[in-house]
Amino acid sequence: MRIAWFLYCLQQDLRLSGLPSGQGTGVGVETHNKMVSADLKAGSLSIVPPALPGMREKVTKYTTWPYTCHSSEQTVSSGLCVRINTGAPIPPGADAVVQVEDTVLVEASADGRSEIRVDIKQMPTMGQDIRAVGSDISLGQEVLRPGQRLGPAEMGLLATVGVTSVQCYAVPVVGVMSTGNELLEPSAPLEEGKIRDCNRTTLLSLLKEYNTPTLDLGIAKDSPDALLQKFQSALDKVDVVVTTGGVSMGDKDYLKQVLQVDLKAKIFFARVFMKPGKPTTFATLEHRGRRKLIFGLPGNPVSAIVTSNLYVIPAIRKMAGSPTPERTVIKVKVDRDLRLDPRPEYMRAVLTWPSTRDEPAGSNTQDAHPTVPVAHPTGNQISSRLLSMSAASVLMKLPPKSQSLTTIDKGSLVDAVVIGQF
Ligand SMILES: Nc1nc2c(c(=O)[nH]1)N[C@H]1C(S)=C(S)[C@@H](COP(=O)(O)OP(=O)(O)OC[C@H]3O[C@@H](n4cnc5c(N)ncnc54)[C@H](O)[C@@H]3O)O[C@H]1N2
Ligand code: MOO
Repeated sequence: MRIAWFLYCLQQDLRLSGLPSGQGTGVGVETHNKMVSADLKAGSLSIVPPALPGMREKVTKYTTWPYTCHSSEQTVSSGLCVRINTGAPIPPGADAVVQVEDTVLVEASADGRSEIRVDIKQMPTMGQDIRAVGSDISLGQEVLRPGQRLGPAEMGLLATVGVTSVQCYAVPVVGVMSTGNELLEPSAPLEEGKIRDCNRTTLLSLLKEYNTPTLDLGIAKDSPDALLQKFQSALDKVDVVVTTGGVSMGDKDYLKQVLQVDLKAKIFFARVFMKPGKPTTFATLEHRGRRKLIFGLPGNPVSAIVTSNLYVIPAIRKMAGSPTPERTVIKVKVDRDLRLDPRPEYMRAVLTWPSTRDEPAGSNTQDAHPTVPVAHPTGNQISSRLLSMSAASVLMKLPPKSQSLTTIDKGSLVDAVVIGQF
């Protein structure tokens, strides 16, 4: 499904009964009349004072001295003012709003419940604190573009213009499967030669962060039959399958065989020049007339989460209609000398921002980029060590080692893919 139409605001009246509304609790006054201006300069215009008991909701009219208060409602004219609340329609005739704290009570009724005269401390300007109809959304203005993500502000805009249903792209359903005879459920006691499956938990959590509907496909044993059976039971229910493990060179790595031979999938790539993530595999297959995407990710926990961030999440964003599915890349400054790997490396790092207090203006700093975030690698970067992903908010993109480049020097700027919150 696609957003097939532009959504335009068709109503002129987007605020209370189509009247301009006041900004700030105050009084509506007329300022274009010469007499009022003169009176204002003399500091004797009567207006509404702040916080009289029982007055908050009441709309009353006042005159400038020596006029007396009008008890009946009428158009605001020279020398009159009316108490209004923030957002209330501007009374007919009024052309400025004065905040109550900019007024002084001069005279009140004997019981103290009615204001009779107030002074305005400062001459108001024409249109002061009045928001005209259309100042938030003008007639015919586009409030939502096709492909725009429906975040909190966009949902609020739709509510503002009274739209409660829009056509959207369908978000793909993603099935997550672990593979390996050595894997135990996270709740199981450890056994010799076994480890607990953490990849499913990690990837299901990651997908949840991106509001993706998921299906937990469990653990498949290292056998072609077990793998095939898992796929067959999943393909009716999901648009994308993400597996981890069984894609490298081991004698029990059956995933590619099952994909190609049994499921007639087309494998687009099965090795990538990167660290971690070398055996990453991507394939598509037709199932009951629908195209399914298969990501066969490496089993090492860090490799699985890094490749999910770099391949799976952008693919899902693209399928969900994002016009900018790619990950955000920023510049970061490395906090130490970094030795390069023969493969391009995605190094996990935590960011900090240099405080301007550390470097007062005019200090004799050597730093050419004092405001760029500093990246601190998360310790040992072996691909089994999930702790190196914990708290990491970026993946630094380091180039492969070459004859001319073997290290990145401390203080250098490198690109970093944003994967988490700061
Ligand atoms: N001869 C070669 N061997 C390997 C190569 C290679 O190019 N030639 N590549 C290495 C690289 S790089 C990686 S990464 C791994 C990936 O191998 P697989 O994707 O086949 O993954 P497995 O062998 O099944 O598992 C690797 C490792 O991760 C553990 N694992 C697997 N699944 C989970 C899980 N769900 N939760 C926690 N841990 C898991 C598994 O026990 C292994 O220790 O291959 C290298 N070998
Ligand atoms: O590429 Mo593997 O993912 O180094 O660990």
